[in-house]
Amino acid sequence: MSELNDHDQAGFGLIPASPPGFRSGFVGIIGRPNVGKSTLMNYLVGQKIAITSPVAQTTRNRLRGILTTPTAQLIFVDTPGIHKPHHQLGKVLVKNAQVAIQSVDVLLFVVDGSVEAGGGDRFIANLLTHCQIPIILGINKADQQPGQDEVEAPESEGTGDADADKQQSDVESKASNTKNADKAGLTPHPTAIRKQDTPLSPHLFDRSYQELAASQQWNIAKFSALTGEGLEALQQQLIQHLQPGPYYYPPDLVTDQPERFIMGELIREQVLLLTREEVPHSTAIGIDRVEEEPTITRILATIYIERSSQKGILIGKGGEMLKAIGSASRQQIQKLVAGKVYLELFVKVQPKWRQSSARLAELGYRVEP
Ligand SMILES: Nc1nc2c(ncn2[C@@H]2O[C@H](COP(=O)(O)OP(=O)(O)OP(=O)(O)O)[C@@H](O)[C@H]2O)c(=O)[nH]1
Repeated sequence: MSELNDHDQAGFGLIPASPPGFRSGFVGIIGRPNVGKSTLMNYLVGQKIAITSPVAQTTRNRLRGILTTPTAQLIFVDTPGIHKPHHQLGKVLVKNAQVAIQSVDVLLFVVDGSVEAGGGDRFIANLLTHCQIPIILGINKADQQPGQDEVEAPESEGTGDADADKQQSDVESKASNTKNADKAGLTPHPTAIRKQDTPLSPHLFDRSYQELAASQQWNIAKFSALTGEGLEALQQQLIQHLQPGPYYYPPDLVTDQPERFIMGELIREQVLLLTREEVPHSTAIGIDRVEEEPTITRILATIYIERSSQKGILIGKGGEMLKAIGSASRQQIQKLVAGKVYLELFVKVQPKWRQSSARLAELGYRVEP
């Protein structure tokens, strides 16, 4: 699949030749908002590159996460959750997701296994009806299915030694999962604690997804992007759908995104997590300056909002909210740059930025051709 552009190929000289039998390709991750697409990609690549939050439509840009194993390279293309567009930004999100569908080797359609299949899932299933590429229906949040505790074998059974074995296995699994991040000298994502990759029990809700998959003859995978259960099997399933191919990216790279973009996203994540509901969707972050000094990275960034009434919420009483956003963002960015960070945040009102395609592009939201 020809997914590389001139920019990607600029680093081609650094990419080693792939060993015999090596497989590679692009995996599109698609699904309703909030089903856990970004959490899944972060876990698979072993590094927090996509922001996640309980607020739907957190992901705005197409984002690539790269997982390189000894036998394969998978390039995950995270897409914004598909929903009915309400304004210009919504249209950009849906359009980008549709483009992603057309340019990957295999599609992973992620659904939320803690609830039954709904209208949103069927809307996406319909979009995929005439899709020519292989599709896997990924049932996520297996850890959160109601009654899961009763279905699974109790973990406390067995001897102390068995528990010790499990802990050892957890440690080993975690180590293998974070290998990519370690190679890149980056701190692994905090949720990168993998449980034993035991087969997951079927659940009542799974039937609604089985019906959805059967009608389109899709394969199913069940997992938890939060605990890592089932992800080893998912990885293998995805690799089986890839063709023999080269390294598209250097083996130690975990994302194609520039560091500045991820810095902005880490700040936006804290705005989503810490402010009231009316602010998040009208927020964009501009990274104005990054100065790397020997012992510290100094960053100046601006939070753009649409209405002046939102400014008060973002700044908070006596500047407390902005301080909290700054402090939490700084801690996240420190993990990204693996060093000390000084972060200065400004808030600016930029009316109707979501309606303007030009302004969206300026703020880094790519409108795919
Ligand atoms: N219990 C549980 N929660 C999960 C799991 N995966 C994701 N979540 C939670 O679900 C919420 C949404 O996760 P995201 O990864 O942001 O979802 P998304 O599909 O990327 O969302 P959009 O960007 O809106 O499309 C977050 O609060 C996650 O912590 C899982 O396997 N189990």
